Amino acid sequence: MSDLTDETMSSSESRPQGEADFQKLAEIRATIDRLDAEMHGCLIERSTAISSLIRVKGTSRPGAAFRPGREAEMMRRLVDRHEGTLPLWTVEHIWREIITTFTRMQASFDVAYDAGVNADAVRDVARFLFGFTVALHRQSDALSTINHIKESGTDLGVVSLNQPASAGAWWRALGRPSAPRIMALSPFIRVGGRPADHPALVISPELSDPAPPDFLVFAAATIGADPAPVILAAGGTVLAASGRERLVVLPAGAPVAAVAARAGLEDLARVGALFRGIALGDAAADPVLYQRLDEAGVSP
Ligand SMILES: O=C(O)C(=O)C[C@]1(C(=O)O)C=C[C@@H](O)C=C1
Repeated sequence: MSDLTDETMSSSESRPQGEADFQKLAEIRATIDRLDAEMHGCLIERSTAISSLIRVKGTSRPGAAFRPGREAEMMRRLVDRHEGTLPLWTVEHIWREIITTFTRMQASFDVAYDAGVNADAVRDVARFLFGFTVALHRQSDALSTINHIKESGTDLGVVSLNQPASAGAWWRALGRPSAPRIMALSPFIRVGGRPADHPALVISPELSDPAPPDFLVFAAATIGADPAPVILAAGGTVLAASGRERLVVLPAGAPVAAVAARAGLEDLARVGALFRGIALGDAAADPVLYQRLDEAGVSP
């Protein structure tokens, strides 16, 4: 056993450690322990702040604590301040876990996910965004996921943007009075090599979010020609299509009725809202939905 270990050890590992090395190692570990204690202390302090926030925010309805606008702003600041060799997505995931935990401390919820296609990838997205303590409910497709959210009245859902033709215009089930809505796009940060990069939408019961969104999302039906060029010219994009049906994103504040008339769209129904994500480096990303930043200071 010891022979094997000797053979597989690298030269630096096999180098006999002198008193100075032990000393240095002990100092580095003391630094790590200090930093861990500081981080833990900060989390405890953060939970005290959340207890005060609950009193001020008065969040009593389950699932009502989400503020996707605030989360988008926090993610932007996280990208801005990041540097060094620590992968950006590790920091993002740690923060997602923190934010979810603190959201659930305010008002409890579970997460349903659409396992119709790419089940493992969509589950990964759910775990990346909401962590490992939240209960996940596997659903057979997008519509069942939406139905689960509606029936629970509290739960969130993750639905893949890569749907088979058989899924049809699943988004028509959103946005009716008391029906769930689109609240976020995943991944929020597009960067090459990241985990949980399957394109998906986060769906939730109606939220109270005072922050004005960057985009409004509509279900719409085409009357004639392809509406995409007019939608693009208006600063929007088409997220999904099925027959005549489209899932359309328009900038908040766009003259919706006029754009719809020019694009040849009818039966418009608002089905959600989105905040603009961030794309880094040469990661492929829709330039409407993602703001491209250079990677200065960011080492994914
Ligand atoms: O800022 C809030 O309103 C919060 O509820 C706090 C918090 C957080 O933990 O930072 C939690 C949930 C929201 O989605 C956004 C942020």
